[in-house]
Amino acid sequence: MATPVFVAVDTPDLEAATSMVGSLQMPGLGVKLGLEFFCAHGAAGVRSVVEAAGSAPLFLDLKFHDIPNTVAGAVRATVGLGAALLNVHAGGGPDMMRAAAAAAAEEAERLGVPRPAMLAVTVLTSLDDADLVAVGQAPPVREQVVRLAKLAKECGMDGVVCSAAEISAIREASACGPTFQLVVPGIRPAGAAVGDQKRALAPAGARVMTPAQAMAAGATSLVVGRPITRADEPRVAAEAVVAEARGAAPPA
Ligand SMILES: O=C(O)c1cc(=O)[nH]c(=O)n1[C@@H]1O[C@H](COP(=O)(O)O)[C@@H](O)[C@H]1O
Repeated sequence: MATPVFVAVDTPDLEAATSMVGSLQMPGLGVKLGLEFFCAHGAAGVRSVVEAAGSAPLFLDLKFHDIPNTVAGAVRATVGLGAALLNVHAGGGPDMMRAAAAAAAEEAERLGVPRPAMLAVTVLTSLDDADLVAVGQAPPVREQVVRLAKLAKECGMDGVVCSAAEISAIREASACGPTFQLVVPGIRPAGAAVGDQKRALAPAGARVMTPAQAMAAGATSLVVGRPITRADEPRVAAEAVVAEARGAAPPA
């Protein structure tokens, strides 16, 4: 069964990261490490967090985006870190995604470890229609996300990272299928600060939603950072998010 919530541990502080994940061990909660942590502590830091996290699954969010050969090499170099999920940018194109998927499968087999699920980041949740136009892409965000999700599926990706606003459109696109993983950041429990996620503004609806709304729409897993890590009591906040996500998940 998929992990319903990944807590985004975005910090350059190794001690803070290991102590946070150590104190947040609970069923239903995985750990996400991203660029801020990885640039500060690299593979050794990831191993320390994995050890502190006990049996919690790891989403290693390094969002690779480069030529196919380089991304394949980066994927091969990370498979041994034991992440359950790895991601690349869908915008890197079909050959890049195919190379990433092949590299993950080959390296996992070579090492005799489980293959990480490969995700493609579609349109970052910090962007809206006006931002797409600014970088020369056609709005609306929703159509661009569905286009990239279909492409990711064709290229052997196991799922995508998207905002809650696009979940139903991807689920309705039969090309992706019901088991295609939709991993959804931009999640805010009712009343939490939105920060740099786009509350947005696309006519189709907000790119920020609550855990219950996103799971009810058909998310596989949620990514939640600051509403947990910056809460007065992170464990209490995490328990509430996991309970809300589990309570709202549509029947499997
Ligand atoms: O790939 C991601 O995890 C990601 C993709 C995206 O489009 N938007 C997004 O916010 N994220 C990550 O999800 C986390 C969200 O953190 P909070 O905004 O603090 O909940 C951060 O670690 C982001 O790097």
